[in-house]
Amino acid sequence: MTTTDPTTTPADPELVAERDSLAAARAALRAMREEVEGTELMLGDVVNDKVTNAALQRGRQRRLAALADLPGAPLFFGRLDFDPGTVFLDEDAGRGPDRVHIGRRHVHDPQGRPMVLDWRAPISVAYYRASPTDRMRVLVRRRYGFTTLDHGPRRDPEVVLTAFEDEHLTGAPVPDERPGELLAAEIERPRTGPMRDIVATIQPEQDDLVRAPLGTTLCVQGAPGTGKTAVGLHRIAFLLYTERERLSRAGVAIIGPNRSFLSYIRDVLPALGEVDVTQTTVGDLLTRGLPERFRPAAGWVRRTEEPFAARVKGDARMAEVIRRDLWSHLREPEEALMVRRGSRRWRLYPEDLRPLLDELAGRGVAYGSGRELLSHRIAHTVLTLMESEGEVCDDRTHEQVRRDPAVRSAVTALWPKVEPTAQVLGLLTDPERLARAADGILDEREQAAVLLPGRPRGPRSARWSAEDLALIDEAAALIDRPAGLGHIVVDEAQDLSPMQCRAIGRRCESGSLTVLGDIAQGTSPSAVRTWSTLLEHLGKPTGHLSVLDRGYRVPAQIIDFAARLLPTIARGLGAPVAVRRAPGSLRVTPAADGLAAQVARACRTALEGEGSVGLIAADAHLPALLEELAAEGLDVPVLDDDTGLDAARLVAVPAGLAKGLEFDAVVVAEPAAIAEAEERGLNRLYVVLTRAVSTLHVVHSRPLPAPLAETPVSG
Ligand SMILES: Nc1ncnc2c1ncn2[C@@H]1O[C@H](COP(=O)(O)OP(=O)(O)OP(=O)(O)O)[C@@H](O)[C@H]1O
Repeated sequence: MTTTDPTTTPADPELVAERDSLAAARAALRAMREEVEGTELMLGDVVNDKVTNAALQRGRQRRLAALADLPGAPLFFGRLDFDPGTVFLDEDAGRGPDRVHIGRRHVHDPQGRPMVLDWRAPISVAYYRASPTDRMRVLVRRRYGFTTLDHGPRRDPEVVLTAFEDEHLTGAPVPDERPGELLAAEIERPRTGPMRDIVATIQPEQDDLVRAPLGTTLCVQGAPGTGKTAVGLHRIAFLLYTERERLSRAGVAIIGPNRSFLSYIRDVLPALGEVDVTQTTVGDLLTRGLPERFRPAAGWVRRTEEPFAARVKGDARMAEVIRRDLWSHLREPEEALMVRRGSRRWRLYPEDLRPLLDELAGRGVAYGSGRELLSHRIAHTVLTLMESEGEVCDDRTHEQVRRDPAVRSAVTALWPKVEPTAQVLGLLTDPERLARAADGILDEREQAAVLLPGRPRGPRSARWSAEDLALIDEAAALIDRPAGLGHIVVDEAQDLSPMQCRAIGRRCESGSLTVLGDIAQGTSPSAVRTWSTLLEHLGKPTGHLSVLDRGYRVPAQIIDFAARLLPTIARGLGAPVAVRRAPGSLRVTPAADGLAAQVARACRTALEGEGSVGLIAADAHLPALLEELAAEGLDVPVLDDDTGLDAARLVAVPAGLAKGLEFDAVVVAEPAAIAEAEERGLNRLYVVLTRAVSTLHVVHSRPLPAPLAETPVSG
């Protein structure tokens, strides 16, 4: 590898040439941007073409955003030298290799000749996948290293090209499992703030998944730190590149476990030039369409279910309970309906109305559209009567009859309007109604478990749980089918209940999904336990299952320790193969002089190193621990569901929010308390123990949970 000081002119002429190429590419990008800025938009009439004009202007804004030169992200990160004639068809014979730089976006010179190729373009695949055994016409792959110079608060940081590493693919293959120096440096680069993209170092097994075609639903089982989240985000950027038209119309979303996680990943897609992607939690996705007037002041989710209730509410059988209850709102016709037209009266008797209702209910229409359809059917039947008696009818007559107050009130009586939140509230607060809907589906104990606590007067005062929201969504979808999306990436999917899967799946009926997770990290009692079942509930039983097993985050010493839990929590699942070992990365310390004092020492030691530090403890245990730490002179800000990781280097994380996050150094306080805090506490502990990039320090005043205590630790 060739490296140099970022602040001086390099002695190596190759490095000078590479810096020049980068400067030339930046100048070309500026020119491309100026060209877009300078082109006049051919806008139409201000009033008549308002929508088209707005779309044209949005298109221009998007093109400009895609051509921005982001200060922290160098325009290219790699170079490929291909066999001559692979990329460029013109040019003189006998020239050198076809040479292209690979970067975050396409850049061309004023003659239109490419200077930087977008990493998503088909030719760039070779950058990620070429190997000595299949070199894909690549002679040399070059990776660049960059150093960021911080110029203080008034100027953007400057990213300077300071290194490159060449891999010659024409020699004999050398079996080597170790990552290259630049990849290792990228993985170990200290973490500050939100997650970064990995576009420069995507590995072949990850690239396979990133570039799978849009039509394929993928399900990826991957141990901690194998890059699932990174793959999901880069896959979105790839799909938007290849299928932009289709996807920008239909929409794309990524679903994460909580808002702190979303805040952690928020910068990755914009850095890849993609800004139009919805990033949401399941809860926010499901409550987005619910009436604002029903939103409880303290937020939709105010309660955690007991494990048994969570399992029943999350079970797919609940879909049938909700369906039966909804359709039980239909009323038997008991009275005749009379429509007056001038001096004449037309009557429909219950026996005329009943078949209309039965036909609609049996046809599988959405409950909400049934009301309108019923009014049409009634009008049609009345018109048939009228015509049989010689009246002349047309579309206007049909519309008049349909809107007749008598018809409208008959429709309301026979096919009452149902609001999903109110329906589920009614069902879960009325044992007799529930017994009718759940007859033969839920036993008595299960019925008792799903009732809502207290006596809520209305949806606003109810204390809903996350599981309740999926029930409301099921009802809402039976009433009015939700709009679909083109592609959904679901991260930490191992925690989804069957009912949540249904909710996500119905938003993607004609689209596809990328499902990412790790069964061993499943903590929710209502979670589906196998990927094949989960895919069935998502409505994609033929989804393709892949496994990622190379761990990029956690050093081998730490993963070996955490993996002691695997036989207990997820028999049959292996630990990831860590790509690096880091002697001294694991410490397990009994707290001889009190937990807080020892934790304070561990945090202070961690702060002596570079990057972020996470102190993780059981949710209920954390407030008291933080008070004691404050008494020790250490004030630690807490991460909560709504804030995300702020600029503080040391942050306290409730174990319940640790999923998906990572820190350079992690201090875990009292693992036994984490393990005991919930039904699947050992799974939670496994999540917590696998958050560290460089060091993990476990501090305990009580014995370690049995699987961890088996043999002494050698870090
Ligand atoms: N190819 C890569 N190059 C550089 N860094 C990588 C690569 N793959 C993964 N990483 C890094 O490894 C870390 C773990 O990645 P990520 O969070 O995507 O893993 P995960 O499988 O989702 O983990 P978990 O299941 O624990 O949430 C991240 O910091 C990510 O940037």
